[in-house]
Amino acid sequence: MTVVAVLGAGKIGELVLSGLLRAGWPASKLLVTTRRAARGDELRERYGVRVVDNAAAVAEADVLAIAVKPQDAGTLLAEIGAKIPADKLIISLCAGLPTGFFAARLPEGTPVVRVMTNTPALVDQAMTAISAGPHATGEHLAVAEEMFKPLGATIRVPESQQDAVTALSGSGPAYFYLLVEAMIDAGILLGLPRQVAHELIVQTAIGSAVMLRDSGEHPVKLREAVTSPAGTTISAIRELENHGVRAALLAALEAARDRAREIAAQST
Ligand SMILES: NC(=O)C1=CN([C@@H]2O[C@H](COP(=O)(O)OP(=O)(O)OC[C@H]3O[C@@H](n4cnc5c(N)ncnc54)[C@H](OP(=O)(O)O)[C@@H]3O)[C@@H](O)[C@H]2O)C=CC1
Ligand SMILES: O=C(O)[C@@H]1CCC=N1
Repeated sequence: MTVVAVLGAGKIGELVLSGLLRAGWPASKLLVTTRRAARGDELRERYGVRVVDNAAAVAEADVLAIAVKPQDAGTLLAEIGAKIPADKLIISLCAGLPTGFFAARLPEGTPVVRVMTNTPALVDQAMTAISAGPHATGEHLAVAEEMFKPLGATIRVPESQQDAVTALSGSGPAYFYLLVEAMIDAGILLGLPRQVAHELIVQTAIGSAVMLRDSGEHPVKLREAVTSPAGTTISAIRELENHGVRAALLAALEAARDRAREIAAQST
């Protein structure tokens, strides 16, 4: 069975690791690397996986999942890039970094797949977008899918779309959490106890998300069904539109996409 090493097991590395274990990937086929020994101890105790150094991971694993911050990828690749045999599969989880960044630091012919997942992987509800980079075949994409399918939904996209994907689904959970946080605060403004406001909004978010997924209806239809003539909802929507919520979202996601591009530009 494929041996996977997660290089740089921070938040995303840990959620990949824990997801693979939940999906039945044997701990004996998983390796992790960390920068700090204490972090390694934590992961070893929590998951029973082997914590090794980056060189040992390169030697032992078939798949190297790179989960360091984009800004740390250059240092990691300077350490191990040239030593990676070209039959290993590199899966980059790094926002912004194009696969060409890795290819330039790896032996010629090494396959690279770029993946953008998100934190709902922790509850097996991730959205993971997978792209073939240099030398990546259908088989390599299938390996990435095998790893990420148990963590939620997967989609294949051309790499040229990955910065936009990062802006939408990679960062997306943060926008929803911000919205929920603000709506709970609105409940406080309206005099509700925080716990009550929290319960109302979280369940409303879950119900709305399940309807979006399962009803097959366009979000406009679902919103119209809530919006009664001369009712409460349209009064709120007028305020949202007055405050430019739609334009703010367009600008915000464009800024996230631009930041991904900037990360790439700063890394070359
Ligand atoms: N957070 C998110 O929601 C998402 C993040 N991503 C991407 O995932 C990647 C990881 O992000 P995230 O998990 O949030 O970041 P974290 O900082 O939590 O994780 C990165 C980990 O890599 C470790 N590390 C750094 N350099 C090395 C090295 N040379 N050898 C071994 N370990 C190393 C860091 O160690 P130390 O603890 O010492 O800093 C840290 O624990 C990023 O590239 C990000 O763009 C993608 C999608 C979503
Ligand atoms: O904020 C970030 O850069 C990372 C990438 C997508 C989500 N978090």
